[in-house]
Amino acid sequence: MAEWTECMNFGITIARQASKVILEAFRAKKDVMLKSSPADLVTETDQRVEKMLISRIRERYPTHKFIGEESVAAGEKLELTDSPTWIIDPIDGTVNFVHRFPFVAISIAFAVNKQTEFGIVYSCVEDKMYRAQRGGGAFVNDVPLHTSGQEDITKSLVVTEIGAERDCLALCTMTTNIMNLLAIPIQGIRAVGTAAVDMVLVATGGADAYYHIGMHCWDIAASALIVTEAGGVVLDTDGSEFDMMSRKVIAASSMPVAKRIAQVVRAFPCTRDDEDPARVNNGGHCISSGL
Ligand SMILES: Nc1ncnc2c1ncn2[C@@H]1O[C@H](CO)[C@@H](O)[C@H]1OP(=O)(O)O
Ligand SMILES: [Mg+2]
Ligand SMILES: [Mg+2]
Repeated sequence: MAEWTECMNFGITIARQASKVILEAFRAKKDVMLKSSPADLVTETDQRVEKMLISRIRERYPTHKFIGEESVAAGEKLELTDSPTWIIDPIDGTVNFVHRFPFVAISIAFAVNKQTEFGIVYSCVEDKMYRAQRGGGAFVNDVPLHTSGQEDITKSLVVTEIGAERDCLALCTMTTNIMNLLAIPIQGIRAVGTAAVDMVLVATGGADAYYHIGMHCWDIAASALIVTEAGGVVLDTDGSEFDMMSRKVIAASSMPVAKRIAQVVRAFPCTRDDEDPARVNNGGHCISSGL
């Protein structure tokens, strides 16, 4: 475990460097391109930041492998092997970034033998550096993180996302899930617009749970470790073991809250991240210039 500390520190350094590029572009006009749906956006900054992160890591660790959101969008194979692999989302919250809604993150996870060894989530506008190393606890700006420990769903604040899907089945499932949770009743529903930040909020105790269907491994691999290292639990939405490739996740302060959410939340069909060559899209075509 400790052998990967140097890699984690390097990841933190380059995440801070990459955030300068994001923050410079944040206020500027952006050319927005579409990926899988009218709400799945990408900008030149997403692509530039991913290239920058990967080239810096490759220079230093030439044998390491990568799963990067924008590389996969451009046609690269998404494959998690036993080799040391960096799983990268250069901008988590691209819709926020495009609209200047001030929550965007860089998410970097590092897996060896398919096990996440460390996770880094840098919420750039807030300047909050979240990190966890397997077995070493979770921190934000070097302050230890602990979940709320809440076990009662009726006292819980739950975070989710509407996501990028706009077909009837997905929309119906997502809104029914929200209604079923509100009817329990829970104390509230929130959405920040970045899966990585949503999830680390559970690690801080600011939210008691998070669930989401449709996101990808690069959105949640880092924050899943941060939640578990902060004392929380991470499951699939059906209550089974968490699988970063399944595109379904519940993160919670405690097992009773996670299991209660699993009882009411239904998933719409999503092809696994590691088994869908057809999911590879066009890498983005230009739809607008502005915002
Ligand atoms: N197809 C999809 N469905 C749901 N969420 C998705 C998604 N693709 C990406 N996300 C992620 O979910 C959150 C918004 O719903 C963001 O973190 C977004 O990541 P992104 O900004 O890196 O694309
Ligand atoms: Mg993302
Ligand atoms: Mg992204």
